[in-house]
Amino acid sequence: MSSPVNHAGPAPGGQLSDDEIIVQKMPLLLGLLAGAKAGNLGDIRCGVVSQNADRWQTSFWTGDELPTAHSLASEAIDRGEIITQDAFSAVEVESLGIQQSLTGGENSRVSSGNVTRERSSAIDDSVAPGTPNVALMLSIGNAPAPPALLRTLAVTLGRFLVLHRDRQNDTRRLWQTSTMLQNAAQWQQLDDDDELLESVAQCACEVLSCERATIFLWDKSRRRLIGRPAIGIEGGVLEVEDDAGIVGEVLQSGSPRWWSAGGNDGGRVNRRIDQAQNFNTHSLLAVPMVNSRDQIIGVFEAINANPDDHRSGAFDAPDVRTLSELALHAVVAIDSQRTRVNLTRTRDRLVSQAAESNPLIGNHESIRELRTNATKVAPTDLSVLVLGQNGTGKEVLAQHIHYQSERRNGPFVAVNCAALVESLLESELFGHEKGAYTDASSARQGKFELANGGTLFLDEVGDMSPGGQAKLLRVLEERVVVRVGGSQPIPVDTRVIAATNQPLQDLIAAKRFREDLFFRLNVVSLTLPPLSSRGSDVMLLAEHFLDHFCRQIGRAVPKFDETSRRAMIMHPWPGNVRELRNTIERVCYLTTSDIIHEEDLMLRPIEGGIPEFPANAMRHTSGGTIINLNEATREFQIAHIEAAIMACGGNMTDAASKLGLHRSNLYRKMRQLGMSTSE
Ligand SMILES: Nc1ncnc2c1ncn2[C@@H]1O[C@H](COP(=O)(O)OP(=O)(O)OP(=O)(O)O)[C@@H](O)[C@H]1O
Repeated sequence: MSSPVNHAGPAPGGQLSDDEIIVQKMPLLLGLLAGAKAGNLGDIRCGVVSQNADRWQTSFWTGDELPTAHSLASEAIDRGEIITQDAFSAVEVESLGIQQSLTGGENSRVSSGNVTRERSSAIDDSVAPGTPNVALMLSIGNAPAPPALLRTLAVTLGRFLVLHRDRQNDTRRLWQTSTMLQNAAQWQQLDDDDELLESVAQCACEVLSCERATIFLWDKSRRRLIGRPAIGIEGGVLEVEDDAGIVGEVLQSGSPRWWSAGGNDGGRVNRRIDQAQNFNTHSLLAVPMVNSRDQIIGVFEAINANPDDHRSGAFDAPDVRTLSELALHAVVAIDSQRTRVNLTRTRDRLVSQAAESNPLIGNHESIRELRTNATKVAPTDLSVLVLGQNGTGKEVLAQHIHYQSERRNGPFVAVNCAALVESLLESELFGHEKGAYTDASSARQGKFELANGGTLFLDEVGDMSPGGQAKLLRVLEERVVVRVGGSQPIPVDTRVIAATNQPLQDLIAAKRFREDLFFRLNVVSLTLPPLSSRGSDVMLLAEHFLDHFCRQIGRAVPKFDETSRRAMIMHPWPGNVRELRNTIERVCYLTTSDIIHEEDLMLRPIEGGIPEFPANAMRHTSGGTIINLNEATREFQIAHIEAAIMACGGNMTDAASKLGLHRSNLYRKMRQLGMSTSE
């Protein structure tokens, strides 16, 4: 019959060993015995011997030690009865209390949860490694002690040991559980596979006090188990067949298995792995890893129980319970890490798609400069004011900034301030509480809250009411919103990019726009030039929209002929890029030919005929400030040459002749102006 399971482990708070308990309690018991006999200890000879990992040792002795004590103890334990020899009677130290502790206590507590509770029956003592055997021998007055007295003493000592071991187990269990929980909380933060599995394995080594631990995840289709961390394995991948060795047994049976050296079942251990790792496995414990759908996803293996912390020098039943619990935590961490990684990938894909779906197209110097400035301003949280006529792409630029910033994974929310009356605008931006209005039947978040962690694009900010302006200023300064009808400040982390096509300075002078709000919004200002001043960008955008709409409706992409190119280059585009987009959309739907002619564009006639040079070129300014005459002349020349080249369908000889230049002089002029001549 086996002795109680004892699990010392790296004792949290320094605990006594069984031997120390025996040495502490035996004099007390013998004193009581001597008192009961009204005699002295002189005629009492008593000893306690124990067997640990096949070695017998004397734990306690009083009087002359019996030379055959170890063999007597061995016989008493093997036969499970009192043995008498050379004036001594000997019995195994085990009691009803000890047995209850072993079966009722340990096995039923081996694991928790539906899956493993059912499997705990698989932990049978025949497989369990040996636990220390303890025997008591007693001689009184040079004669074997009476059986009843011997038994009483053995049971009492047994109870002391059980109490001590239970307390020790409880303390250790508490420490193990809190260590596992602390680790499991950190696993939720880890996104790297290897880092997670390494941390889980390290935790197993810590709570079980063993040398190594490996998580074998099951590649069902290839019928392989992939072990990680693969310490010492060349190439860093440890792969075994899914039915090989003890790990394979666990996978196939769905039950824990343990093993220690010394038996005749050494073949169960895969020595090839030991050889590859230059390692020697002397004890091993493996438990199944079962997910919430009751599917086995792998095997968790712990190797080489630390003999200083494991009384038997091998893993025991509480270790099975501990590793099974750790396996549950590990499965949850692995599952949630996989879900997180998948979600992150999906989110990144969607964000990239969103960023690519509305690109800021343009090669004109002004657009390139805007792109550079947007890249500089994107990583900061500075407020940006985007200026430009209607349809020039202010929202596109705001999105471009958002998708280049750290907030790219957060929302981009756009509000057109001109489209809403004052009362609605406030509710739209800041939200409202239930009952704030007659028809406010429930509370509602405003755009500031919805854009939390992202960017709020306030279009037509110049049209905001004075009340709205005051509230907006407060939110920008205090970073909290108060819903209409509410009093609770709600913190928001929202970047604001505002836009307007109105001259805000004039509105300030007319007291229609708050100056303090202007300064708050205008930390950085970016100006989009009218489309008519962007030279060949007109065609770049036209080709982009043509391609886009043709794809959308599934028709072959037609080509612009020279007349349509010229018309588009010369058109003043008062509605800017939006007008161009609408024009091309209409062409895609209404024409069927492979070639698009000028009349297909159905452009509105330009008052006063086709201008000699792009409209608004003289107004083209950098960042809203008037540039000097030389620079303005240079910009005009560039735009004019680009327009001529585009109008001639790229034919440089024609363009030069239209411009009154020789072809080679045109090239020279372009180089002087810093224009590309490569095409
Ligand atoms: N540089 C660009 N590249 C690609 N598309 C653009 C560009 N600029 C504008 N667009 C397109 O033109 C249309 C109008 O752009 P957007 O709404 O950004 O202009 P806006 O200046 O904000 O207009 P409004 O002042 O009227 O609100 C949109 O369909 C947008 O996709």
